[in-house]
Amino acid sequence: SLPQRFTTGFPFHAPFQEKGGIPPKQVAPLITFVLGGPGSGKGTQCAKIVETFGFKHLSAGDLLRREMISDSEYGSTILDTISEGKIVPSEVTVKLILREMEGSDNQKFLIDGFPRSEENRAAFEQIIGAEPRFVLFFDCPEEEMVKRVLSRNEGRIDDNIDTMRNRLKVFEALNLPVIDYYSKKGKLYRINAVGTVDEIFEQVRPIFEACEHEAK
Ligand SMILES: Nc1ncnc2c1ncn2[C@@H]1O[C@H](COP(=O)(O)OP(=O)(O)OP(=O)(O)O)[C@@H](O)[C@H]1O
Ligand SMILES: Nc1ccn([C@@H]2O[C@H](COP(=O)(O)O)[C@@H](O)[C@H]2O)c(=O)n1
Ligand SMILES: [Mg+2]
Repeated sequence: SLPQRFTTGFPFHAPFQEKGGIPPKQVAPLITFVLGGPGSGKGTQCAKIVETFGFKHLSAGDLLRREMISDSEYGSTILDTISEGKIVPSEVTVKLILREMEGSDNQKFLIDGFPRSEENRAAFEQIIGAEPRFVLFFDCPEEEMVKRVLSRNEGRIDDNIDTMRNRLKVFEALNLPVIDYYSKKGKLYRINAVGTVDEIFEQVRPIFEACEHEAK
């Protein structure tokens, strides 16, 4: 079962409340999920969104990789799962996301590469008790994703043709239904992920500008 600190749900009190003083107002966080196939450019665009709109970027894959190389009880499960291009149990991933959210002063979160499955989505809603304001979907043809992943040079264990084939199958079988779910809820923004990084960001920018405008 989850440790006590992960069962609090949202909205939670920020960590500084533990230090005493006036309790802060409980503010519902602004959550954006960033979806798309492997190599569609999620991380690249998230960096630009952070720079321009000041969100906290939480890449589920990065959190899992960090956990994998730490002295974690989940290390070998994560290593095996990522090597096969499969999905790590949701409880593990949501716990890592929640830890980061609880430890952040920022209330605007870009959650990249999550939810990857209906199970991920349900676990997030159940454990964190929040829903995304909107969801970005970077729509990219398979051959372009393969080309980008195989020329990425970051030493990732899953950036090889065999694992990439599995990741694409998993994306189609488990992630597309989640994308479809948010589309039906009217929360999905589909972005054409082919073009230069700047061209793609010009599709993303107005979505966040409108969101900032709404908040005023
Ligand atoms: N518009 C683009 N055109 C060409 N290459 C791109 C573009 N955007 C990103 N890339 C490159 O493609 C590779 C994959 O991009 P990125 O890491 O952002 O994808 P991702 O969706 O986060 O992938 P993953 O799901 O595997 O983490 C990187 O090497 C990146 O520099
Ligand atoms: N919600 C998630 C996200 C990722 N994984 C695993 O990590 C791999 C790499 O993820 P990237 O987003 O960095 O491409 C992915 O293939 C999965 O094995 C996960 O299990 N659950
Ligand atoms: Mg990424």
